[in-house]
Amino acid sequence: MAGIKLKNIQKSYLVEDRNVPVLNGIDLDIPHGQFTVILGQSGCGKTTLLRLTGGLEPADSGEILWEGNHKTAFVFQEPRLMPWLTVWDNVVFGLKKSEQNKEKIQSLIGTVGLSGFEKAYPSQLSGGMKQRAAIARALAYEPDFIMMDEPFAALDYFTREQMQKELLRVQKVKHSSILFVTHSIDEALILGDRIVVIERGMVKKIYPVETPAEERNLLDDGFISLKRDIINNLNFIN
Ligand SMILES: Nc1ncnc2c1ncn2[C@@H]1O[C@H](COP(=O)(O)OP(=O)(O)OP(=O)(O)O)[C@@H](O)[C@H]1O
Repeated sequence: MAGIKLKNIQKSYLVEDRNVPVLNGIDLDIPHGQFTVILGQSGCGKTTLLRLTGGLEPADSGEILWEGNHKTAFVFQEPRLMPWLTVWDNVVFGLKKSEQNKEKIQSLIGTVGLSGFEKAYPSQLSGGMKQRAAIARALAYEPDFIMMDEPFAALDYFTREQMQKELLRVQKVKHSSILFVTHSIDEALILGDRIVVIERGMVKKIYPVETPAEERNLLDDGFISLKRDIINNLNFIN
């Protein structure tokens, strides 16, 4: 299965009768089976790019070509759980009865650290727990394309690290394609096969990261200089 191609994508919003350009001609290939990270400063158009790529909003002009069929799941910055459903029912929400393999769901809930909370309602969970339930819901759907918009931003350092590892494991096992938005350079370096730096609604630079994710050490000289290069390129506040 091939990936997604974006060709000369333009998008602007009308704000108080003013046309505000957000994406100014994005050309990007998102290959299947890779972990593509979209990195950029707040307000540079990352979420807009993700929403357009996932078909949640139309572009003003340009082309978005999906090569082959993709089963797509989204994880947003906020968990968007159904407040009237338990954790378990939220996780199986997108599945048909015949797709609800109890053992698999139980193991997924364990993976995101929510064992024992299957019957809890979202209002009984912390913000991070809700987000973990949302991630389990996306993974339960067994997507081959996962679109994630700063999904770990609300998590504490340790949970975030654990979730990053779990996501990398899932990606390796399932060969899923992941499009992941973040403004953290470290997170991009930990996760990405390719880091796409966006600035002023355009692709500024694409960094391929060759080292396998499980062998990466951000304190290695190579990663330190890569991080410095990204910072210099963007004048980042991380
Ligand atoms: N529905 C909308 N209506 C008007 N303006 C919008 C809308 N959605 C986004 N924008 C504007 O588009 C620009 C880019 O927003 P976007 O959410 O894509 O940025 P971002 O890079 O994801 O930011 P952050 O990292 O802070 O989430 C911002 O200036 C924002 O105000």
